[in-house]
Amino acid sequence: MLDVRGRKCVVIGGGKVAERKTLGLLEAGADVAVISPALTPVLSELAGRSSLLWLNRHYAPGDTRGAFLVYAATGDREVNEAVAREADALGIPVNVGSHGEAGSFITPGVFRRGRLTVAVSTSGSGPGVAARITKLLDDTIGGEYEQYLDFLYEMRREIKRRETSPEIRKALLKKLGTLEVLDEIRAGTFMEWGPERIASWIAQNREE
Ligand SMILES: C[C@@]1(CC(=O)O)c2cc3[nH]c(cc4nc(cc5[nH]c(cc(n2)[C@H]1CCC(=O)O)[C@@](C)(CC(=O)O)[C@@H]5CCC(=O)O)C(CC(=O)O)=C4CCC(=O)O)c(CCC(=O)O)c3CC(=O)O
Ligand SMILES: NC(=O)C1=CN([C@@H]2O[C@H](COP(=O)(O)OP(=O)(O)OC[C@H]3O[C@@H](n4cnc5c(N)ncnc54)[C@H](O)[C@@H]3O)[C@@H](O)[C@H]2O)C=CC1
Repeated sequence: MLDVRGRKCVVIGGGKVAERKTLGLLEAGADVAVISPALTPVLSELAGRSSLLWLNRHYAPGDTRGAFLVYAATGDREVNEAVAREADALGIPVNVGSHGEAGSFITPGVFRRGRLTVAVSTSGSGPGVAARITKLLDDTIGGEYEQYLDFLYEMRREIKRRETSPEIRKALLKKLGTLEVLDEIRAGTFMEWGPERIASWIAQNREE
């Protein structure tokens, strides 16, 4: 769960795998440089719109310098290994698409619902299974969680803003987790809490 907004991430290779990793990075707000003598049509279009920086050439030693994350996604194992060795030596986390174990991190399947993120990994044993489980979550976890987490976000923010005592804060946050809001959302009876209701809930529960 890294915040990559505005961080320089380097993808070596411009095929299908590089495309998938790049789209994930761009969605997360990273500054992406793709180094490859060829690009997929999707990557090519993004380069044309300056959504990413394209270096139209093969990988050269030194390309990973200054990166926050590196993705070795060429179809050539040896090149990917050289990229991984360089990134490792520079202390930069590196993902290797051709044989995951050669890198220092792997990309999980990701399921998102509003503020909820679930990452699914099979530790490299079955990427297709990771994708299937992600899809399963998509079918079973409904929009009620998005609304519920928006509610929790607001409440936590208010509790932290209004309450300075660590003990009371902790008790309130714990109590927050026991509210049956999710059930109310599911039943369609939940009404958004306005500032007054929030303030009175905090006042009432801080005394208990
Ligand atoms: C180790 C890892 C390293 C990494 O890339 O980070 C890795 C490695 C390899 N993948 C291979 C094959 C496929 N990978 C996919 C799909 C995904 N692969 C992803 C992750 C990972 N793949 C990491 C482990 C994650 C984990 O399990 O924890 C996902 C989840 C996330 C993402 O890529 O963003 C994304 C699904 C996204 C989604 O749809 O939700 C498909 C299906 C497809 O393309 O549609 C196929 C073909 C079918 C098949 O083989 O199952 C091969 C064999 C290459 C060969 O020999 O031909 C290797 C090489 C090796 O085995 O190491
Ligand atoms: N991790 C994953 O999820 C998956 C991994 N793979 C594996 O990942 C690798 C890449 O797969 P694809 O993207 O489908 O391959 P691809 O053949 O479509 O793309 C390879 C890309 O690397 C570029 N390239 C080749 N040599 C280069 C160099 N020296 N420097 C920079 N770029 C270079 C090529 O121009 C091309 O754009 C393969 O080894 C494949 O077996 C395959 C499917 C899924």
